[in-house]
Amino acid sequence: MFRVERWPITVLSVMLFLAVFIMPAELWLVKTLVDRIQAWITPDPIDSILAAAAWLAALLIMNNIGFVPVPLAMTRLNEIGTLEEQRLVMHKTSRLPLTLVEAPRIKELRERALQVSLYAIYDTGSHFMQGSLQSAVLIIVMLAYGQWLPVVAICAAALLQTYVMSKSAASLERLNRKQTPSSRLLRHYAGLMTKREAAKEIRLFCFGQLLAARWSALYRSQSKEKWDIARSSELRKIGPELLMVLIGGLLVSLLVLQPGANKLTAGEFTLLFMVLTMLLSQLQGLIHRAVSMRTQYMRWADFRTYMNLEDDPRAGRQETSKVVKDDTSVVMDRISEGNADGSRSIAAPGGMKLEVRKLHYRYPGAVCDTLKDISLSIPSGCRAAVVGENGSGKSTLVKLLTGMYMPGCGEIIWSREGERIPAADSAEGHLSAVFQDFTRLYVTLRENVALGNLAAMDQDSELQNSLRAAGSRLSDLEMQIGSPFDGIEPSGGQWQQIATARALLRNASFVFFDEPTAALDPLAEKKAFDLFLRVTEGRSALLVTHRLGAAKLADVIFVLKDGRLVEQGTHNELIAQQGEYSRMFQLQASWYG
Ligand SMILES: Nc1ncnc2c1ncn2[C@@H]1O[C@H](COP(=O)(O)OP(=O)(O)OP(=O)(O)O)[C@@H](O)[C@H]1O
Repeated sequence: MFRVERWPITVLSVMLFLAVFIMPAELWLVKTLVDRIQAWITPDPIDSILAAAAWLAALLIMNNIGFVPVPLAMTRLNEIGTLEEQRLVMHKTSRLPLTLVEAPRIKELRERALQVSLYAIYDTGSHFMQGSLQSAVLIIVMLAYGQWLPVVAICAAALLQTYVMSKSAASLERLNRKQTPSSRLLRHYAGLMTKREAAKEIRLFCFGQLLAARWSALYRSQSKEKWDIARSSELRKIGPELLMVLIGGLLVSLLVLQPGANKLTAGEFTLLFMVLTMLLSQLQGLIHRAVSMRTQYMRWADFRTYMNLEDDPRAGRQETSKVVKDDTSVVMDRISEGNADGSRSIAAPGGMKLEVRKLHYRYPGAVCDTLKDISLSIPSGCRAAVVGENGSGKSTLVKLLTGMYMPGCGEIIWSREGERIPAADSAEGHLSAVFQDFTRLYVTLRENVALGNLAAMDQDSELQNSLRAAGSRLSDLEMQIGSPFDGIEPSGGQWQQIATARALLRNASFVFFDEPTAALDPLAEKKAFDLFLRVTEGRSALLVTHRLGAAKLADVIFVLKDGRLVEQGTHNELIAQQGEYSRMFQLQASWYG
């Protein structure tokens, strides 16, 4: 927080520190004032009494006026802290390997990391230090007047109360941790009932009530668990709290009866009385802060664990990708003239060769491999297709090849003109993809497309060429996309064309198309496959598709079944084999009559 903005922490720290000295000064002035009033005999001059009263008044005024910037600094620090902790968590999440981002355990850790309040940590910690210093001053004053017995009694009771209360706070926080998965589920139900994605089905199938009932049942069971822990914690606290109150009350009332009390001046007695009552209230504040620090520490530990997760090795290379982006914009200058249908081709940067050797992959927590012993080769400039039944592992293979997942074992080798490209360079810049579950961004059309290559953000003609090349008729780059933000709402197919334009803008050597036509009508689908042929000219590509009529266009087809590569070859070769591909093809062909 100090790095982001210095003045709020500086102001608050200085003020808190000053307050430590103001308190003993006030006590000393009160004592002096009482002593002078007691010693005053008319017609002595009253000046010394007025002077002490004036000093006391000045101190009180300073205390109130001087601390005006404190609430301002606190508000600002709260804002900075919230912003900073959320920025850190978002930034960290964007750098994590995809397998970690998808893992439920990590999602829970992230939820807890987001519960950290940097402001609360600073506020509790600094007030704890201030309270400790002030209590130390009060204790010193009491010891100076020989009041060691009350000091020992109060401190012992305070320690006991702190111990019991911090144990209760820790068990509440542990419950909070334990309930993180069910809290996520609660939010999931609430999200389903309030977001538009599920609204159609909820209304059509009338399962809103069922979701509401599930939500209520889960909520009730969570709050019962919380109530049980809170009740037993509160019961445990009663004893130490009562003890503290009794000791405090007893000491205050016995102050006058203590040995030597009659030798105290009125000022000294007032001073001791004030010190004792102030110490009692200071210690209460200190105990609550110590307990809160224990809770904060547990949350902070989760935050640190999340921030210390190992980054995706690709994340560190994102800064260096600027170079690649600059290269790309040079290549984009080579956009060729329009095609007969008005769309445009983009000059290819030359293909890359891909070789996969004995690749295995297992999802975290899964009992068996999703991909088993995959070996294949896609030569430079080759258009390949992967086909297979649902769940056969096609998308998983694409995620491994694009470097989103790390293989369990096996090798993925990229090369260009016989020269091996180090894995570190392969994904950034050289690869592009249109994913099945592409991102629907509610920003302008310009930003939506330019995310494929940020260097082209202001290059209108490049952005528009990419859109046209992707078969999109949208051209107003400033148009806001997304009805939730008062923009136009593209249809599923139009969204897919925007995602394709984004992928084309990168002008990569190897392009993945993971079911790029799933949302397109037959005419648009035909155009999309023409586009696939056109934009992949001179570069390598891998098309994942269920449409075998489209796979037919590929130079080589890979057939996956239950995570294994069971067949490979050209369309004609695979038909001749009369195997899995042939069976699927005949089935689709018979469907279309
Ligand atoms: N994040 C995940 N965690 C665990 N298992 C997963 C995950 N994603 C996919 N799987 C499993 O891996 C297997 C392959 O899934 P994948 O999405 O790769 O299949 P696919 O061939 O692309 O299917 P489809 O044609 O339906 O898109 C499936 O059994 C699926 O349940």
